[in-house]
Amino acid sequence: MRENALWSLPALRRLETEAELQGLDLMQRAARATADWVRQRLHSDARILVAAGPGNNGGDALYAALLLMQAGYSVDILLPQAATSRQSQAALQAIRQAGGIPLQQLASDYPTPELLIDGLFGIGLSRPLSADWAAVMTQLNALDCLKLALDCPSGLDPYTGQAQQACIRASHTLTFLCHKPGLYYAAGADHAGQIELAGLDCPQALLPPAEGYLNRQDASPLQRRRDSHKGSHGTLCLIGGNRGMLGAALLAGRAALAAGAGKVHVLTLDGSLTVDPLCPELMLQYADPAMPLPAADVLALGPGLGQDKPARQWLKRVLASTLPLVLDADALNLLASNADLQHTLARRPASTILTPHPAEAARLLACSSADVQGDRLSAARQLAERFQCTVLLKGAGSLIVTVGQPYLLNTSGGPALAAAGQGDVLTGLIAALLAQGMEAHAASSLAARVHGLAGDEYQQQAGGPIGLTASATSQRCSAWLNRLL
Ligand SMILES: NC(=O)C1=CN([C@@H]2O[C@H](COP(=O)(O)OP(=O)(O)OC[C@H]3O[C@@H](n4cnc5c(N)ncnc54)[C@H](OP(=O)(O)O)[C@@H]3O)[C@@H](O)[C@H]2O)[C@@H](O)CC1
Ligand SMILES: [K+]
Repeated sequence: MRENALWSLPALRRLETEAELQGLDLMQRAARATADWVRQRLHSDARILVAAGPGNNGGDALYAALLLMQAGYSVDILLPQAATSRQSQAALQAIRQAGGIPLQQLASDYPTPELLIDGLFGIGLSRPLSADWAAVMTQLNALDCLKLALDCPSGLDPYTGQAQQACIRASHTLTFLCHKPGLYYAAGADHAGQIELAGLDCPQALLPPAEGYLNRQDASPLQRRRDSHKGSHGTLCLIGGNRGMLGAALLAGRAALAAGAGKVHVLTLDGSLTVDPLCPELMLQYADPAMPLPAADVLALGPGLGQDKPARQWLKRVLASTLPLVLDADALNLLASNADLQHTLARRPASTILTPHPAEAARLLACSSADVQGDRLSAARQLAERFQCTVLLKGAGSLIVTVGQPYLLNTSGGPALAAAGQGDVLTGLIAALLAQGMEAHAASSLAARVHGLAGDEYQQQAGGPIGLTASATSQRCSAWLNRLL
């Protein structure tokens, strides 16, 4: 658990102060971890450029530079601005004593090194960068080499994932003490590269409580007794598939079967199909708003739902039910424009899961998608609070938030899943896991994880993210569920 913990920034700062009071030199440890990282990858005559900023992120980089010089590497140090923190000034002095002469700027024909170590700014970046700093970062980004960011890529807010206009685009990030969520989402997803944690052997007693974790939910709650039958694995009723969007409901239904739901009813507002020839196990029916609901353990509403009158009637009906419920797509859009139904949702006695993408979250919060992406965690928390439910905020670094539980940050998945119908698959997966008895937070987390793993696996096998269809994703999800049992 420790290695997956996510601490808030104030908690991290308190730890820093406490460690200093106790005489733990975390900067030296960060420098050693950096030097070890380099030694494991680069031969000792490699040329390395270490870019150090004025604060303690720069101090980490300077001490690492010293260790690498001592290990025989050819090290250039770029220090665009004088060191201001006490520890980085001490590091600079040690470098000078060892014969190192920092450069204030790089010549325009500076030869490309094998590695850039980015120690310009870490968690202390507190305001917009000047044009001079932006020019430095642009020059560093243009170097065609490995780029290791210390703690976080400089120019990135490691908590919100917002990048300043100039931001280091790292191939790798070695982050210290704990993971930071902004490395995984928004601009962080494209700037942090491969992320590794250096925990710095901080004593257990100093560690703050986690406010969240990287999502590592396994499938053990789905283990089956040999003496079981389809009725043991839950019945799901999925409603959607309006005219022109029938496929969305089918995709969700097929995914639910692939994720192990015992029986799946698919009620479509289109009604023109009575069987899915490619998946005859699904029980299809016209979603007449006047019909009684089939007996079910879980409801899901949204894939291909549309926003017409019958769609609204169904939203009202499912909100009034006492069954666990997943709401996606147009169910969320309808909810966004109806204060009464929002009120009903907040008072539901059973658990509800909302699975918005940033634009749907923005409609529910009456703000812009950019606002949601500007602080994803805060947006997901607001939704969970307001509607007293579980929220799965989709997008790179999906977040799973339930009031009163540590949030989970999903680290699997990537652009292979940015394709039509993948949201419908995710809805089907979550609903199937609920139907098999998992609680809302765990079901959402497991579904997000296996969906992401399916996307990663495809990308690796195909050599790139293009071409994974939603239809082809469900079987990969089954395989991952079985592996994680
Ligand atoms: N947490 C821990 O326990 C550990 C932390 N460690 C390391 O310390 C790092 C945090 O160090 P930090 O607090 O000194 O912040 P950092 O990122 O170096 O930046 C601050 C400097 O930048 C300046 N500055 C800010 N914005 C600016 C701007 N836009 N443009 C220009 N200047 C700007 C700011 O100036 P000021 O605001 O004071 O004027 C100050 O000089 C952390 O990321 C990790 O690497 C490790 O040693 C292990 C233990
Ligand atoms: K950095």
